[in-house]
Amino acid sequence: MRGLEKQGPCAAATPCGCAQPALETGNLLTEPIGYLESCFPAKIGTPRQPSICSHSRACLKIRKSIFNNPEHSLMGLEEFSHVWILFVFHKNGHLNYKAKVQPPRLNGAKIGVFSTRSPHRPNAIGLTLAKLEKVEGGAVYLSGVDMIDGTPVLDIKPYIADYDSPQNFSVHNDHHKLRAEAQADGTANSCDQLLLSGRGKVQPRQSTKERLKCLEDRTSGENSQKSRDMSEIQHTLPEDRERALDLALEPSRGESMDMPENQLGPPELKSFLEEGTDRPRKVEGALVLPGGSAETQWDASYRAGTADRVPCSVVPSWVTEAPVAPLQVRFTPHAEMDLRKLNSGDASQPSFKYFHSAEEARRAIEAVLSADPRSVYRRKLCEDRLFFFTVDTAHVTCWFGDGFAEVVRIKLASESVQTVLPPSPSPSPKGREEQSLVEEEVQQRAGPSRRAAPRAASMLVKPQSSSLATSALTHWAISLPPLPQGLVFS
Ligand SMILES: C[S@@+](CC[C@H](N)C(=O)[O-])C[C@H]1O[C@@H](n2cnc3c(N)ncnc32)[C@H](O)[C@@H]1O
Repeated sequence: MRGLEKQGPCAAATPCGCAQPALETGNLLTEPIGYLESCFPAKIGTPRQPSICSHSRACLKIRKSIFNNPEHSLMGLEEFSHVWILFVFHKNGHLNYKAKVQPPRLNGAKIGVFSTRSPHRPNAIGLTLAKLEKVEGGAVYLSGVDMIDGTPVLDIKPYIADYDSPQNFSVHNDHHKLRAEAQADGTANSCDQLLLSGRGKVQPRQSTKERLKCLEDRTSGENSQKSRDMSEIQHTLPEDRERALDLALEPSRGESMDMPENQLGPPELKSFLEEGTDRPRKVEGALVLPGGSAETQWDASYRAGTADRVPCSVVPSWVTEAPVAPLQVRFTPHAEMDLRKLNSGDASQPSFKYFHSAEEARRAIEAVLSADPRSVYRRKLCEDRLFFFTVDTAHVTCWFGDGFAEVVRIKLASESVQTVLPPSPSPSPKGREEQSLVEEEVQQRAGPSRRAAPRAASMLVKPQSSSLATSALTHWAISLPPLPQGLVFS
């Protein structure tokens, strides 16, 4: 990691003159969660990417200085088949880095460092996707690693193909949308599980019901049985896998497992690093065989050519079948008008900074709201509150009902800062006016029961800085009287 003395202009200094690590400036002082015990004692011979040698093994014990009960921090991880490991290239030897590097695969030609997986980079952080063999107490056992023994590990995150693999994005989003539609038109049933499992293909230009039926037909039998499994298997096309391998840096063919005896830990670890797990492990269809084979039944069918799509990774069902359903998103006519105005092209009305069109902005707002951005707290205890967030230059006001989110206002972020900032000592006339307009509209749409005196409508939880307004998504809520549940608006 870069020396702290090289921090950016915002870094504060302690009285002793040292730069003070500050999260907000990105000067993170890291503390390894553990030090990897790996079958590779040195850099030489260590594969350049984890995919190169599936039998390379390692073990990471979470340090007690990080968590008193390390096993608690690993709870649930065993349900994933793969994990991302973030680590420090601690044996780089120097902290120098260059803008252009020569990856072995280019055989001497130079290319920008950020186009490569070179260990020599401004922050010497590595990222490896490893197979999770088992979790035992406060330790994780991995295979398919490209890290050397003693590597300081900064973090572990589960690999979720739906989030981490672009070829899954559109399928995931289509499923998400279909599920919201099905929820709305009451057709959500067991097919839903299949949709969520990522196994079906979305049929374009069909009604929701037809698509769901089609998926159900196509994935009946064996797959329906599998959908009841605890976890979901995520697929990758063989050619994608090939391409992924091809894009990696030059593979090291010297996958020597030789290492001095003293480099190894206790006998159990030694046998794991040398041979693999000593008992069968079933991770939702990925069977790790005893006696050293890290091969899964899916790997076997892939190699035997019996699978047209290769199931590569496994996640627990709560990831794909989350109890929180996607929401239907709608815009009031007023919000539609706001959106059009925002991108009117009128010189006095600045349009978007990041979005290319009002349609893109609309889709982004829909996507954000469909995934229900509220915290659990807000979802459970502040159902009756207006919800605000800012994306690009659009400051969005909405409310949530049973299975839907409705956008009631979209304002220019800079304007909305004015209109919704905490009224201290008193709101600007414009702010007051805007606030009561929104309340009024929501009240009208929610019906007479809501017309009782608005509750603390001006209580804002969080103000917003103008810089955040244009670069990040921010949200907060104001109190309003409870909204009737299950309302359907035209
Ligand atoms: C090309 S890097 C890729 C690492 C990771 N998959 C990534 O993309 O960030 C892999 C190489 O880094 C080297 N390496 C592994 N662990 C290291 C460590 N702790 N310090 C320095 N170099 C290391 C090994 O030579 C290995 O072949």
